[in-house]
Amino acid sequence: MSVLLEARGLRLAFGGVKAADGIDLAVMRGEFLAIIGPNGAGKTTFINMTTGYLRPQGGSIHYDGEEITGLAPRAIVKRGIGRSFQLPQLFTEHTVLQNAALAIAARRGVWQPFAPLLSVGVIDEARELLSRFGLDGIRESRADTLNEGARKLADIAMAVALRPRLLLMDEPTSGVAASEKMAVVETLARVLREAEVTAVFVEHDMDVVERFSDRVAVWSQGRILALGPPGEVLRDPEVLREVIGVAAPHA
Ligand SMILES: Nc1ncnc2c1ncn2[C@@H]1O[C@H](COP(=O)(O)OP(=O)(O)OP(=O)(O)O)[C@@H](O)[C@H]1O
Repeated sequence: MSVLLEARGLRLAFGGVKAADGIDLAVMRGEFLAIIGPNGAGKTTFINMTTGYLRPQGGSIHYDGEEITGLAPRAIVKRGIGRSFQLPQLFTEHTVLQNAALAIAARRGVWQPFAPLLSVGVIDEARELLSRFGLDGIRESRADTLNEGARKLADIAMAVALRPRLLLMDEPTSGVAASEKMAVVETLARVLREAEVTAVFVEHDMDVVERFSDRVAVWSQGRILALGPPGEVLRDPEVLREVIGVAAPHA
């Protein structure tokens, strides 16, 4: 597997708070990498720097062999890096199908507000996209009527509509009912694997991390405390104590 994204020595402080204090991380093509860590550890800051929402004060980011440090979000999206936010960014008064169509139209460079909704090609693609996410049944529902699991999937479908090769997701399961969580992540993982999208996701649910990540990066105070397969990292006594907040089992 080759490296798709590489961060080297990333630094960013807000006043006295070191949100990134020398982040070195290589994301391999095709992997699902989970980021875990306590509140305020700098997980979202890493996503923001990688997607152009924040400019690092030091270090560099390379994507597919080219430097992207400090590029604007739009230039980064164009290169194939997508993101989803902790709170879904849907147009709430539009239907799920219209939301998907707007994202597809944006990728195709159509910006007139209603043109995308009239184009048969865009609508067909939007239907096909939603079907991949198992959302056919709620295509005509307004985005503000969806439950959280469907809202998260619809939101990620919009990010996938832009055809990223790397997708960074900030807490894709936050707010999703415990009973729905695994089904949501299963759908998500299937769609991303089929589309050969590499994924980096911030996650607080350790069952999700264990089941869906190839590797886990543990963030703590702007640094990476541990990195490796979930089977090792989630049993590391320091990670258990510092990050997950439970005592290590006695040997
Ligand atoms: N734009 C900003 N201005 C000032 N401080 C910020 C800004 N963004 C983040 N911070 C601070 O940087 C630190 C890291 O924040 P960040 O949101 O990256 O953490 P996080 O690990 O994603 O936390 P959470 O799990 O709560 O989302 C925090 O102390 C936060 O208050």
